[in-house]
Amino acid sequence: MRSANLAPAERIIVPLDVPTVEAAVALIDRLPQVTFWKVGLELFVSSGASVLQVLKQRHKRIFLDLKLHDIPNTVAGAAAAAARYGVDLLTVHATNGSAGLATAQTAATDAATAAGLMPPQIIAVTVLTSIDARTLAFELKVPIELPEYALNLAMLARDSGLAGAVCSPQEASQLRDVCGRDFVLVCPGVRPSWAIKGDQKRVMTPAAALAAGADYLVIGRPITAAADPVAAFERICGELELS
Ligand SMILES: O=C(O)c1cc(=O)[nH]c(=O)n1[C@@H]1O[C@H](COP(=O)(O)O)[C@@H](O)[C@H]1O
Repeated sequence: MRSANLAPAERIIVPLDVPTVEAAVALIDRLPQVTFWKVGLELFVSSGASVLQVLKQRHKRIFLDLKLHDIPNTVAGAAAAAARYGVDLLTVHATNGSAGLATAQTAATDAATAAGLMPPQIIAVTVLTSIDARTLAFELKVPIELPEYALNLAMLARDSGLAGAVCSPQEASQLRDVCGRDFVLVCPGVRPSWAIKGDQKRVMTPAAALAAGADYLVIGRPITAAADPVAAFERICGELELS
């Protein structure tokens, strides 16, 4: 999934962080300009896979954000099941370790191939964008600096055969330099200057995130919670086109 030739609008992934399929469909239909949607834990746990069919019927790209984290056998089974839905991107936690990461990729590729589908690109979540340096050090007791820890996790993902990583845009430039041009970097923690941060801690503006090396920006509430989501999406696209 090389992103070099994508228009700014195609680099924005909008999360369907809503409680029902009905709410998801309303959002999808309100924002026909959005080409790439994310289905995450809230919607998948509440409503299962039916929304994936809705997105396929509308020819949208799908990021299934399940953040799998378990023993290798369990992660591999879940990754295979996810691959059979024909999604484009799938998340696992980098902290699964190399055995879990490699097994997930192999299981997903085998399952998709057997079903005649394109395998998903599996990307590893490094350090959640809601975690700050203080939390990492004092609650999670990780004894190295946050950027170095995120980089190590991304390198683990790359060396385990994964396609890319999820990281804060604040780490994107370093990950891009070390992991190379073809390593897919998906960045949440993106906030236009006019939006509130909410629970996100390590943020950057959309233009700064792309300049830092992100391939895709996950932007939720600044669009979906805006009074006018269409205007908010177009405002962000406009800012990216000017940058
Ligand atoms: O994997 C993700 O997508 C993810 C990783 C991360 O570190 N931080 C993060 O916010 N996300 C997701 O990105 C989206 C961000 O949404 P907003 O904060 O509303 O823009 C949510 O759906 C999160 O689940």
